[in-house]
Order: sequence, then structure tokens, then C-alpha cells
Amino acid sequence: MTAIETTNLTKQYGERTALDEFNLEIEHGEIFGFLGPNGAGKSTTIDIFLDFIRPTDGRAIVADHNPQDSPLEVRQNIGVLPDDYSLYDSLTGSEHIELAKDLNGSDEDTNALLSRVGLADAGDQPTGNYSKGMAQRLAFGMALVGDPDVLILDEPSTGIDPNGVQDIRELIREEAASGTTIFFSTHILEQVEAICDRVAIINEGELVAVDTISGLRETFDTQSILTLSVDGTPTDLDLHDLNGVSQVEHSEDTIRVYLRDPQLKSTAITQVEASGASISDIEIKEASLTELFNRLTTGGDGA
Ligand SMILES: Nc1ncnc2c1ncn2[C@@H]1O[C@H](COP(=O)(O)OP(=O)(O)OP(=O)(O)O)[C@@H](O)[C@H]1O
Repeated sequence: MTAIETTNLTKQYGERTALDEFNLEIEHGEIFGFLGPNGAGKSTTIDIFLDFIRPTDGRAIVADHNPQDSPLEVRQNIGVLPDDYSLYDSLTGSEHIELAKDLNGSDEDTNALLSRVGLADAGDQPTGNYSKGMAQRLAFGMALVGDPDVLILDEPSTGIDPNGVQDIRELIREEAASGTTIFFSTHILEQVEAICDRVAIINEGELVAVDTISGLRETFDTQSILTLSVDGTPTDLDLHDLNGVSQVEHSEDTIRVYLRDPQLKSTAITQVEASGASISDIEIKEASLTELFNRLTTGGDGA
């Protein structure tokens, strides 16, 4: 049984398609990165999981329930750390946990929960005195109330310093080690790179890649990017014809070729020269995961 599953999940806002027949399967205990630029459809997906909005078509199953049919069952089995969480400055950390317990109907030990997020000594302090990192750990602790099967983290490290980011990563690892499924939504590649078992890359409501980080690297990091400075781009040049060229970008004085087969560099250069262009400079770079992400999420092949 999967922890989260979407089948042809689609959401239209009028003419705009926020999610387009989106299919995803996330196993129990996975730390799953949900990565996409602004406007990709991440919040729309999470809002459907929480039954804040309803899909136009398709369905989602979260913690064994369809949020549309059984929103309460879903809520009881998931924890959410929203990107826009807010705390009451005058209430203490313990009081926040108590509040979350009341809402959840849980009778867990408040101090144990505070310890779990590294706030054992700060439970009596009003959260107005908390640092941003402490506030986020408390919000994480509130999401853990009820011992959820699935934890949804929406942009969990935005605005906190590197130590705070490290703390959150450790908390995520600990929770996943205890069997909780983590759904980690972000637009920052480095965050998922450091921690996620698998990653889905979403762009304009469509899934563009799902793989492990090492799988993505294997597929894409072997690519080379050949950048040629030229005195003008020949109109009859079509490097796409070369088997092993994944993408070509032209500007007035530059040709950039993405090569799945690094051996093709000299063939590509020869073809450019044969088309009559004069090459004044050659730059060769190996593609990084960041470039892959940028390429997958900026659309088109640029040619
Ligand atoms: N209530 C709405 N009405 C109309 N369009 C909407 C609405 N909510 C979202 N959209 C559109 O749906 C698309 C997906 O938006 P969504 O908020 O899900 O993206 P996101 O990946 O969460 O972006 P961000 O990282 O900026 O939060 C965007 O084009 C957005 O403009």
C-alpha cells in the first residue's frame, strides 16, 4: 500500500490548468521531495491532499484515504508544517503543543514532544522570544502531534539559518527512520538533494521527472554542455539530427549544445564549422543537477 498516490489528478482554475493528469506513487517511509518553481502546482497538490480544494478530475489517496471522501481520516493520519505557519508570541512552546493536542484529540506527553524537536529547555518560554529556527522546530513538533503516518512539509527551511536548516534535516531523518512518510515540497533543489530518497520535479502542472537523486544524476550528469562562440548562427545548421544531442540553444553569437554522449563534442564542432560558421571560442562544461532542474522547469528546448 502506498502512503500517497495520485491518479490523473487534474485541477483547472478557469482556463488555467494548475495540475494536468498528475500521477505519483510514494511508498511508506520515503522522504519524497516535491520540487518545482513558483506556480508549478505544488500548493495546489497539497491543498487537494488536505481537501482545502477539490480536483477537477482524477483523485488522490493520502494515508489510505481519499481526502475528498474522508477528510477527517486523512487529517487524523497526517501532520502538516505549512509554509505560512504562525505562532502566538505570548503563548509558550508547551502551550502551543497543548493547543495542537487539543485540536488533534491527542494525550501525548508534551515534554516528550518538545524534546523530540530539541526544545525541552525552551517549553516554558513565550514563543515571542524564540529564534526563527526554534519557531520552526516548534511548528514541526506541532505537526508531529498524533504521531502521523504522513508528514507534509511545505517549504520547511525558508528563512532560517544554516544551523536551523541542519536541525530540520535531522528531525526529518529521525521521523522517516521511525517509519513516517515525508512529503517535502520546495522550490529549492539543494534542500531535496541533501535529504530526499526520491524527487518529483513538477513544472506547469506536469510531472517532468521522478527518480532518486542518484538516478537523476546518472541520467543527466553525464551530459556535457558545449558552448561555441561564433560569428553568426548558420540558418541551415540542425544539430538535433545528431544522435546523442538532447538540446540546442542558439543566440546571435553563441551555440549551446547539450550532449548525452560526450564523445560527440568534436562531431558537433565539425558540423558547425562545415556549416560555414567561424568559431572563436569553445567552452565545455559538465551539466549539474541544478542545470538539469533549471532546464526541465524553464520549458522548451530553447532551440
Ligand atoms: N485560486 C486560484 N485561482 C486561479 N489560479 C490559481 C489559483 N491558485 C493557484 N492558481 C494558479 O495555479 C498554478 C499553480 O499554483 P500553485 O500555487 O499550486 O503553485 P506552487 O508550485 O505552489 O507555487 P509557489 O511555489 O509559488 O507557491 C499557478 O499558475 C497559479 O497562478
